[in-house]
Amino acid sequence: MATRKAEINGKRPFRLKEYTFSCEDVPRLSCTDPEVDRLISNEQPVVITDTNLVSSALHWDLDYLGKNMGDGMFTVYSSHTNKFKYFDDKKGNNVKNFREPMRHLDMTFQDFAKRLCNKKPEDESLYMQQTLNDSVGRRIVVDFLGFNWNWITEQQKKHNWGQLTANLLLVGTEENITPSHYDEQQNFFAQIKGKKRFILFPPSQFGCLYPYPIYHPHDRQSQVDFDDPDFEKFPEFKKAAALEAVVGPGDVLYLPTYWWHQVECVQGTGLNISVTFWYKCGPTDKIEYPLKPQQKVAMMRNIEKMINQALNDPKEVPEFMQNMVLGRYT
Ligand SMILES: CCC[C@@H](CC(=O)O)C(=O)C(=O)O
Ligand SMILES: [Zn+2]
Repeated sequence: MATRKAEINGKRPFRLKEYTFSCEDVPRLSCTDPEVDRLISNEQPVVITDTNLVSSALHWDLDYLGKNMGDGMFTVYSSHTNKFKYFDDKKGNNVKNFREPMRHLDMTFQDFAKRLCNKKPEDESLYMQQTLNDSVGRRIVVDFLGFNWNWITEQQKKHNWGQLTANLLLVGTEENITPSHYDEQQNFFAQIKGKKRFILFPPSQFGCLYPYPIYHPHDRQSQVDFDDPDFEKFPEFKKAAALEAVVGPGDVLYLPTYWWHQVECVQGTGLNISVTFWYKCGPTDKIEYPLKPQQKVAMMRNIEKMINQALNDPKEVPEFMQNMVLGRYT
C-alpha cells in the first residue's frame, strides 16, 4: 500500500495511506477566528484549535484510564482486519448470509488495557467505543466536568443545534480504521491522544459513494472498498474528491451532519483516544430553494423508508426501485 509523508504544523512527520482520489486540506483555524463561525454556519468541516474543549483529559492514557474508569463493563469491538465497519444488528435478518465484520465484546477497562498491552501481531484488533456515562470512576467524572462546556454550549446555541445526545469515548491502536460512512448528527470530534486522519466527502458526493440500501445492516456506510475500489460496480467513485484533516491532541474537528468520513488512527502515533460530542440537528425554520445536498439525502432516506414500509419485504425493494428509475430517469 503506497503511503506519503505528512506532518501537522511542522511536528514529527508520519505516514498516511494513499488512495485513488485527491485530498485537499480541511481549514485549520483558531477558535478565535471569525471564519470558524462562518464555516460551521455553512456546515463546512473545520479543525478548530485552542478551544480547551478537552484540556482536562489530555493526560488520559491507558494506565490512568485503567485506574479510574471503574469496574463497569464497556463496549469493545474486535476485528480480524484493522477495519471496524459499523453494522446495525437489528437489520441483520434483512440480508441473506450477512456476516458481522466485527465482534461486539463487553469487558472491564482493565481487561481491555491488558489485552492491548499483550496484543501480538496475529491477534484481532480491538477498538473501545463506549458512551461516557455515570458508571465511570470519580476522577474521570471530574475530568469530564472540566471539559470546556462554556465554549461548546455557546456553539450549540449560536448554531441553533438540538440537544447533546452522546459523548462516545474511543480508545484504539494505530491503524484502526472506521470505514467511510455518514451520520445524521452534528459532531464536534475532540482528539485526546495520538493522531487521527479524517477523509471527508461532502453530502453532494452521495452519488459517488454508493451507500448500502437503508434496510441493510450497513445502512449509511459506503459499499466502496477504498483499498480496492470496484470501478465496474461503482464507476462514479472515480469522480470522488476528498477533504482531509489530521487531528492531534487538543484539536477539535467540526464534522457536519451527512458528511462522509473515513477515520484512521495514524501509524506511528501510538495509543489513540478521542471523545465525540454529538448533537441533534436544529430545526429547519424555512425551506429555501435550491435545497441543500444534505436535505436531499434526508429526503432520499425518508422515501426509502416509506417504500420499505409499504412493501414490507426487503426482497421486493430492488425491483421496485429499478422499475421506478431504469430507462426512465437513467
Ligand atoms: C463509532 C464512531 C467512530 C468515529 C470514527 C473514529 O473515531 O473511528 C466516527 O465515525 C464519528 O465520530 O462519527
Ligand atoms: Zn461517524
